[in-house]
Parts: sequence; C-alpha cells; structure tokens
Amino acid sequence: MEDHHFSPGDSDISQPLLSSTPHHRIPHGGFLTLHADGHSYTYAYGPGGIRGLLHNYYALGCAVFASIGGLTFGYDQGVIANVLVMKDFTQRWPIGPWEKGVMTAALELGSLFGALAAGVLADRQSRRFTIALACAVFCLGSALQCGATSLNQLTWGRAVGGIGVGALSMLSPLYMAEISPPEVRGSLMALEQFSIVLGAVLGFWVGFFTRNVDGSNSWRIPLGIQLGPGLLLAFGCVFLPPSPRLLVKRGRNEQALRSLAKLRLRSTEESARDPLIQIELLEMQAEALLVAQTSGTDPKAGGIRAEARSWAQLFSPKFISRTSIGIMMMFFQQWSGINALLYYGPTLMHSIGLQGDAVTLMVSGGIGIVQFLAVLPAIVYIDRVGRKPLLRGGSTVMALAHFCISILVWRSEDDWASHSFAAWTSVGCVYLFTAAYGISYGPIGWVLPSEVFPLSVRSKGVSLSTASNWFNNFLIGLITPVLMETSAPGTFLVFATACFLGYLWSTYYVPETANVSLEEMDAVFGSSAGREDQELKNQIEQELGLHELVRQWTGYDEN
Ligand SMILES: O[C@H]1[C@H](O)[C@@H](O)[C@H](O)[C@@H](O)[C@H]1O
Repeated sequence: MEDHHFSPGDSDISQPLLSSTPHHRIPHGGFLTLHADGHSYTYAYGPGGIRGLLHNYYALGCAVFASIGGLTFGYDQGVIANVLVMKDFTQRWPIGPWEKGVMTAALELGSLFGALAAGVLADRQSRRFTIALACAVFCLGSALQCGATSLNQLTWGRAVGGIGVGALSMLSPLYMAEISPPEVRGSLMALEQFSIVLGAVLGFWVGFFTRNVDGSNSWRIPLGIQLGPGLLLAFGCVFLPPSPRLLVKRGRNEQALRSLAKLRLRSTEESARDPLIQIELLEMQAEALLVAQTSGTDPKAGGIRAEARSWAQLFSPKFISRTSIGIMMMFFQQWSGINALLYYGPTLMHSIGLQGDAVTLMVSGGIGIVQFLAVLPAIVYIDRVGRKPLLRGGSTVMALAHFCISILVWRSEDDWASHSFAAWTSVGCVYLFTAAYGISYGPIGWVLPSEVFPLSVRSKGVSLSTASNWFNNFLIGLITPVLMETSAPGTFLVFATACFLGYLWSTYYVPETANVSLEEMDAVFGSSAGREDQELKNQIEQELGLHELVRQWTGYDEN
C-alpha cells in the first residue's frame, strides 16, 4: 500500500483526511481525491451544499423519492382548507365547528397511531416494505375519502389515511438519514420539509382551482389526486436501495456493502478497494456489534418483552438526552404556533377587513408559499451553517414576531378599522414568523430526531419524536380556539414564550450534529454514552481492523 497516497482534489481542503478522531471526517473540507490502484476517487466532504448534493446525485434522487411521504402530509393540509368551504361540500354536509374539529383530529390521531406503529414494523420488516405498506393504507384512506357518501365515511377515510400519513412521516426521514452521506445529510433530510410544504402549496392550488367544478367533483377530484403520489411511492420504493445500516444490523454485510456502494456511486469491485466505503461499512459493523454486546439481547429476537424493552431503553440514562431532544424538537416545532397561524390566520385576516378568496389566499396560500421559499436556503445551508445557529436565530425572530403581533392585537383589536397600519404590520409579522420558522424549526424538526439515535433504538426514537409532532399538533388544534377566545394577545404571548424557551433549549441543550456520521453521534453525546461503551467500541473497532485501515490510508496514527 506504500504507493497509495491522498491529495486534495479541486478543493479548498485545509485539513488532512481523518484528522479529527473520533470523527473520521473533514469538518470543513470540500472535495478530496484519493488515488488507489491507479484509480482516483473523489469525495465531497465538509460543507456539502449544492455541490455536495450534485456530487451525491444518486442518494439525492433516492431521498427526493422517499420524501414523497412528506408530500402526502402537506397535500392533505393544503387541500382540506379548501374542501371544507366548497359549495357542494357545505350544502351536502352543513357541518359546524365541532364536526370540522373531529375531521381534522381524525387525521392527526390516525397519524399519531401510524407513527408509533411504524416504529415497530420498520425494524421487523425492511424500511422499504414498511413504506410500501404505509402507502397502501394511505391509498385506502384516500379512496374512502374520495368516494365518500356520508360524513362518517369521510371521517373514517381521514383516520385510515392518517395512519398512512403518520407512518410515512416517520419512515421517510428514517430512511433518508440511513442512506445519506454525512456531509449532505441535513440537506437531504430537509427535503422532507420541502415535500411537506410543496404538498401544501399543490394541495392548496388544486383545491383552489377545482372549487368551482360542478357537483361533488369539486372536492372528490382533489381528494382523489392524492392516490397518485401514494401509488407512485408504493411501487417505486421497490427500486430504492435497501438501508445499508439495517442490513448490517441483520448481519448481512455483503448486501450492505452492495447497497452502500450503489449509494456512493461505486461499482462492487471499486467498493472493495475503496477505503472510505470500507471505513463507513466498518463503522456500521462496529456499531451493530456494540449494540449486540451491550444490550445482551439477540437483535433479531422478537416478542412483546423484547419490544417493550427496546421502547423502555429510550428512557434509560444512556439514551434519555437523545430521546428528549427528539420529543422536545417536535414540541417546540409545534408550539412555535405555525399551525395555530394556519388555523387562526383566517380570523386574523377577517378582522382586518379582508374577505372571501383574499383571506384564504393570504393565509393558506401565502403561508404555504413563504414556508416553501424559506426551506430552499435551509436545504443549501443546513450542513454548512449547522443546525444550532439556525435554531437559535429562527427562535429569536419567531419570538419577536409573535411578541409584536401580541402587542399590536392588544392595542388594536377593538377597532382594527382605524388601525390599518397596525393590522398590516401584524400580517407582515405573520409572514416574518413563517419565514424564520420555515428556515429553522420547520426543516430541522424533521432532521434532528432522525439523526441523533443509534441504530439499536433509531426507529423507535424517530417514531416517538414523530408521535410528539402529531400529539402536539393535535393539542394546538384543540386549545388554540379556546385560547383565542380567552385572549388573542395572550395567545400570541404564549407562542412568543414557547419560541423564547426554544431559544434557550437550542442554545444550552442541543448539540451540533452537522457533518457527524450517524455512527459518530455517540461522541457528540459523549457524556451519556458512557466511558465503558467507548472503550468497548474502541476495542471492537480495533478487532474489525478499522483503526488499521484508517492508519494505512492516511498515515495518521490515531493512538
Ligand atoms: O414541518 C411541518 C410544516 O411546517 C407544516 O406546515 C406544519 O403544519 C406541520 O405541523 C409541520 O410539522
């Protein structure tokens, strides 16, 4: 191996490869070319961004496809706002606020259940099979809604569809995290939020344009259209490469290598020589062995007790800080008040004198578009800037925007007509809030929970975090009207406070996870992972030859 050497490629690399143990990654790299056996391999490490995404175009394609799961979720959100006010719909079923609430809650409760159930299935079956199953359930729910002949059927259709939506909302980020190269993992996973908000924009406009179609087609068409992405994902996911991490967990290392090679754009022969692929695979194996040796259970064993034990593990001292990050991330995402604005927005706009289409356009349409625009820079910068600064900056602006709205509503709510400046400033603040949310808590809510957990508890951890999203979403829907009736300025103050607490939480509690591989996350949570585990992991890595490989390829001695 003496004549193997590495040299920086077309890059601005200032640090040597594998220099920052335990992170075998370049923290602020660029592109790197490694020469071996007369071949040269180019790697994108470090800042990621657009170049990193293009460089990893196959993983990008897979992530885009998997994120269709998020599309189903957003689409429903966009479409239902229109459906509920369509002429045929309201004449056929003149429902009051209570039934509207039940219809919304049916989807959210179904999703809560779906997210939890998928956490169990995703480990027993493959990630892809579970995605296909979730799509089938989603399609059944959509068909029930589209062909509804009674309000009951529609509500049941939403509950069933919700199970699929909830399951997909945890499965897509989970799968994306497991196939992503570390340097673009944030960008790839932010695609989940991209799809959610794209779905919301599409759903909104489809509903907006079909609302004047004659008869029940006005709402059957937009509800039926959701079958399209559901079926596409169900059949298409057969072609997605399997999660290499799950394969390693099951001891199928050869298949894992094949899948990893495909994801990193190497042929099978190349991957056998390619040191970085070997290193990535060995890191996965080391983690799987560590899990097997420390949990004392057969990872393949089933049974209710084993299942209960692995859920309970999430709350053990070892993992509790990660579990709390997942749950609190979604808590703060929802308590930022994004959905309250979507629900309360129309009332706010009405109160400043806007009526009819203008209101729906400005709220559902406007908020959707702002969220959509804001997620674009997040996709590009989330790995370069890091999660923490985005969360901190986002919560600061969000808190200030809510605070301003609160003051303005407090001073003008009795007479908006003569406070038109205050009214329009509040609308501006709503959009400012949405932009700050859309670049921070929106996407990071779907990124952070899926990357902090180790393989042994990852699916359950993501499942629980996603359930926290749905539960808090449900809670906000339930209490916002009551809060608003009690005090509108007070409601905004509650959200301002939640955003401020989110600022403290992200500043003092959340570790930076950008550019860290999933296997190296233990080091980020060092204090809770335990010294013994670190030593054992070290030993396993030695035995697997990982350290030797690192030394050979870099001339870098870790010890
Ligand atoms: O990330 C999404 C998105 O921002 C949606 O607009 C919101 O309704 C969801 O609750 C949230 O999880």
